[in-house]
Order: sequence, then C-alpha cells, then structure tokens
Amino acid sequence: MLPTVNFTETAAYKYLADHFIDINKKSIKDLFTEDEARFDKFSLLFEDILVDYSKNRIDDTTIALLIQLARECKLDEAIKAMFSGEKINQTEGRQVLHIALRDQSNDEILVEGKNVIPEVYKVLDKMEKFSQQIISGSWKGYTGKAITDVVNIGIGGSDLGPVMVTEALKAYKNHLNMHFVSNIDGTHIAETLKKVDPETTLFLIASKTFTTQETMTNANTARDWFLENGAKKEDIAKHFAALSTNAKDVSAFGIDTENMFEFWDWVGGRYSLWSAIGLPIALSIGYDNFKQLLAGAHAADQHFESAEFEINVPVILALIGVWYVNFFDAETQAILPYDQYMHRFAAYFQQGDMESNGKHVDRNGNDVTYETGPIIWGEPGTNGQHAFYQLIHQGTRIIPCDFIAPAQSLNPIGNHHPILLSNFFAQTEALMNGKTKEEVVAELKKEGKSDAEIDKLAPFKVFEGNRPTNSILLKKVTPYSLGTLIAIYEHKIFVQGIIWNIFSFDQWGVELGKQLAKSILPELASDAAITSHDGSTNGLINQYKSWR
Ligand SMILES: O=P(O)(O)OC[C@H]1O[C@@H](O)[C@H](O)[C@@H](O)[C@@H]1O
Repeated sequence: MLPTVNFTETAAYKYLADHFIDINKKSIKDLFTEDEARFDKFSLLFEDILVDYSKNRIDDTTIALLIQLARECKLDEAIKAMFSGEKINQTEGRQVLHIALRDQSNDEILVEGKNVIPEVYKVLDKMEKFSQQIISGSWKGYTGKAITDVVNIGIGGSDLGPVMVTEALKAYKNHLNMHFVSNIDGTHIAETLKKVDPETTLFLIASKTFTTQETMTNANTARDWFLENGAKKEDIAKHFAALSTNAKDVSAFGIDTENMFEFWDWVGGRYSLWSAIGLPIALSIGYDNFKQLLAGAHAADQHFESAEFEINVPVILALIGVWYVNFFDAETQAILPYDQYMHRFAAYFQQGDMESNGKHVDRNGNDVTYETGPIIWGEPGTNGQHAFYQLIHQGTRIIPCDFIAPAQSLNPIGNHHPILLSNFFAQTEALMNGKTKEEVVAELKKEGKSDAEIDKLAPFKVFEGNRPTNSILLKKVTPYSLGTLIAIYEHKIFVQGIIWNIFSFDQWGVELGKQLAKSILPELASDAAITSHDGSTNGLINQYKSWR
C-alpha cells in the first residue's frame, strides 16, 4: 500500500508557503549574484547527462524544504513499494514493474510469488531471434522475399513510445522502413498501405488489451488488404505478429501465438516501450541497441532507487515541478529538445505525464484541494523559438521549461551544431536575465532613436526575465543515454504522483469517451434524425447525417 499523506498538511508545506513569500521577491539573477557556488550546488552529473537546475526560483532552503516534503510524504516507502513489486496500482489491483523489464542485475522480482525476471528474458530472447531473422533477411515473406517494411499498428502507449524512440534513434537505424499507424481515421492506414508491398511487409499488431477499437479496426483493414492483394490465410503467419498480453484474442484474430510477443498486466501501457511493445525499436535499430536502451534505463532505475534525495535526479526534477505547480501556480511544463531526432519526445511525455498525473481524486478517494499534473507540451528548438517562445518570454504566465540538448551532434555538418547550441544556451540565459528598461533605452539610443520614439517603444522591448528553466545536456544521444533520460522522466512522474497523493498508474478518465463513442456508432447507421442526446450533440450528428 502506498502512503496517503496530504502534502498540504505537512510541516514542510507550511514552511514552503512562508518561504515562497521570500523567494517570490527575488530574481534568479540575484540568487546567482548572492551565491557563487550556485551552479555547482544546483547541478547533477549522472552518467553522461548534466542536469543543471540552477536557473530556477530556488535557494538552499527551498531544496531542503522540498526534500523534507518528500520525506514527510514517505517517498522512500513508495519507491520501495514499487521496486519490491507491491500492488501500487491499487485501483486496478496491479503491480507497477516496468523496472523489471530492464533489470540487468538478475534481481528476483516476485509477482504473486513467482519471479518474473526469467519470463522477461524469455520474451527478450524471442525478440532477439525474431529481429535478427527479419533484419538479416532470413525470415521470408509468402513469396520468398525478405521483409523490407514494418507497419506497427497500435495507439497510445502501444504507439507513442516506439514512434518517439525510433525517431530519436534514427541515426542508428538499419535498412528496414518503419511505419506507424495509430489513428482510426482511415487516412492513416490508407496512406501507409500505399507505400508498402504485401510480399515484403511485416505487420505488428501492438495492443496490451488487444481490444482497443482503433487498433483492432486498423488491424482488420490491414489483414483484409493483405488477403485481397494476393496472399492467402496461411500466409498470415509470415506477415503478422502480435505484441500483447491477451493470447486468447490474438489467436482469435488469426495470429499464431508462436508469433505473439507477450507482456504482462503489471506493465502500464505508457510505460511499455521496454517490453514486447519495443519490438519495432529492436527491428529498427537492432536488438543490441535495444538492449542498450534498456541498460540506460536500468542505470536510472538504480540511481532512483538508491541515491539520496539531494542528488537524485528524478526526485529533484519532480520536487522543482511541484514547487512551480503548487506555489507559483504554473499550469504547464514545456519540454524543449534541441535535437531534431527527439521531435516526438514532448508528445511522448504528454501521455506519460498527463495520463499518469491528470487526476483530481486522491489516494483516499477524496477530491484534492490543490493542483496536480501540469499540461505538458513542447516542440524541438529552435523551431519553437520562432513560434511560441514569445509567450514564454513575455506572456503573463509562468512556464517552467526543460531544455534538452546533446553536446555531440549525430550529423556534424558545418557549424550547424554550434549554432543550435548557442541558441540552447542563449535562451535559458535570456529567460533568466531578461532585459531591463535601462538596457532597452541604451540600445534604442545607440540605434539613434529620438527620446519620443524611445518612450513609445521601450515598454514593449523590456523582458522581465526570472523565468525558470532546467537545462539537460547529454554528451550524445545514444540508445543508452536516451534510455536513461526516458527513465528519469518516468520516475519524476512517479515522485510527483506520490507527493500529490494520487494514483499515477490507472487512467479511468479515458473510458467515458470510449463508452459514448460505442453507443453513438450504431446511431450513425441509419439516416433517421437523432433526439437521444443533448441539443448540441443531436444537432451535430444530424448535420453530419445530412452531409455524408
Ligand atoms: O495497448 P492497448 O491496450 O491497445 O491500449 C492503448 C492505449 O489505450 C488507451 O485507452 C489508454 O488510455 C492508454 O493507456 C493505452 O496505451
């Protein structure tokens, strides 16, 4: 059982509330002037990742109190509970063991008294063999040709992780063409099928439950297309594999369970890229690289489990996030990777974070009286700079940002990378320092503007600064470092869920819309006008019927 402390009733929270009044009067710039050791104090080097959190609205007292808060919320007990396989997903009665999927220490992790590590390895071995056969071309399609294209059909956690990672690690990719179909919109599968040949395509049907409407509809369409384009039923075994926990429905679909890569209900969908759901990753970059991804994540797991909170990267990042959400009323958190390959990183953690911590009922079943998970958003820099950074610099809201960049480029062409990184460094500096009225006036004077012009323009050109950022500098994006980084963010989400006293591993909030869509679908079959809903929904459905 997880602890159920209301963090707003802790002593640390009360001290933080008083301390906030002081900190709120200070600028980050002043905090740097006051304390020369600030960078050394507020940065952590873990593996080949430097996490600089010194450009935040914090001082020594803030961090000490936030750590006290974590202690009062019994974070240490909660971490132990997850790692030891307690059923901490209490509303679904399940363990939360994505850490077991990447365990490299040969630990024993028990689920219902049975060690799951050998099963994890059994599936990993199967993934290794299969990916080697596909990549080497020894696995042949139904006309004897090697596989050239892989189409992963899945949605949510059965799509976003593999998409994000295969994109982020594209530089490590082999010859296989990867495609991902998630949307129920027929356009997604139609456009994908235009690009592939049934004789040389492998379909992966990725679904934890194997009941998800979008995935099953797309999978059926893919199977029909395969059979309509020359293949026979018995050829399905050479071209369809399933990544799932549901063997019964996999075989009912017509996929040989030999071609099923199993995982377990103790793996949450949004934490499943480390499981059989990661097969498209292993296919795209090879099994050895996939193993490196797992090894990187495992290093982060060990760090999270054993490092003191003061030097524990996920803990520190989580606590700083809580500081902004609950004391500064920050509504959002931006994730800004200065790496084109990582262009789906923020989208991935939209599900990871928002589906985990988008909850308003605490672990006692009561409505919370405080804010919980922030809105996660972001795009790669420098594109974002030319789009939405205006609001981050001069808008009315506080937007804590994580800036992420690799020191070494995987495409060191000309001086692209120094230019990219000069922007990465400049932005966090600009967000912190801003530009005072005096500086603006001096600049305008230098440009030869008149006093009247200066008076008119100056207010618009002032930057308040004092906008908080974390900078995460990776030596290089590798399968290992990416694995570490993803696991750091996963554990950050865990810590925040513990502090907010919510259940981070269920997702009941996605069910209502699914239920309603299922009841509306039969109503769309006939042209008869609908009156069973509210006025707006009736009006929309009836207009659709008149236009289709
Ligand atoms: O893998 P499945 O069972 O098809 O589920 C896909 C997604 O389905 C969504 O409904 C859930 O909110 C996600 O958490 C999940 O990842």
